[in-house]
Amino acid sequence: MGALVSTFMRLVNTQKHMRIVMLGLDAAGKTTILYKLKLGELVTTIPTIGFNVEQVTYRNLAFTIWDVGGQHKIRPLWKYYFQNTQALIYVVDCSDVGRMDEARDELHGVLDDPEMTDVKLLVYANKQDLPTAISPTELTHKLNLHALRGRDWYVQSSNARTADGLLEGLEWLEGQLR
Ligand SMILES: Nc1nc2c(ncn2[C@@H]2O[C@H](COP(=O)(O)OP(=O)(O)OP(=O)(O)O)[C@@H](O)[C@H]2O)c(=O)[nH]1
Ligand SMILES: [Mg+2]
Repeated sequence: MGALVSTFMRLVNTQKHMRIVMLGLDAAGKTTILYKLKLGELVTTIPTIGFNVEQVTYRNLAFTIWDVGGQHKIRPLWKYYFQNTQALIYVVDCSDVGRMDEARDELHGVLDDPEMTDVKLLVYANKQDLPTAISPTELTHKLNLHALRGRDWYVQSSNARTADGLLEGLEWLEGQLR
């Protein structure tokens, strides 16, 4: 019994935690991603007013993911989620080509915040199933990611409706904590 308890305690103690904030313009696919990761199901979403938060376990890592609503009028609230964040997941609807400049400016605004200096950046180049979607490489260019200095970042192509690419993104984040 004692051995069992100590094995259990060792497992508990070795589990690492990562606090993640997930941002992006409205309808990028954030809530769809959160629940696909959490439940493995495609949920019907409505625009998020406020936030959703869930814990997702991947390998030996417990990710606490804060999914914050992206509508224009509530973006000033994003900054209240920055404290103690280790990673930012930024979700982009790659078929929404008319809003790439807006997506870029909002992202750089977030990264410029002093609380976000050390956060890892994972970008989901989402909605890759749609015919007009731009590629992850094109998105990297549109978001001007090569201009980032002293920042670990990664762009992962995804389709939140099928979960394609979602775990690969978490895998990169997990590698960043090792
Ligand atoms: N085709 C396609 N549709 C997607 C994908 N990801 C999300 N969607 C759809 O896009 C719409 C918006 O998704 P949400 O997850 O609600 O978007 P959100 O980023 O949470 O939006 P806000 O809460 O307003 O910030 C929904 O109809 C989703 O089903 C994807 O990869 N491909
Ligand atoms: Mg949402």
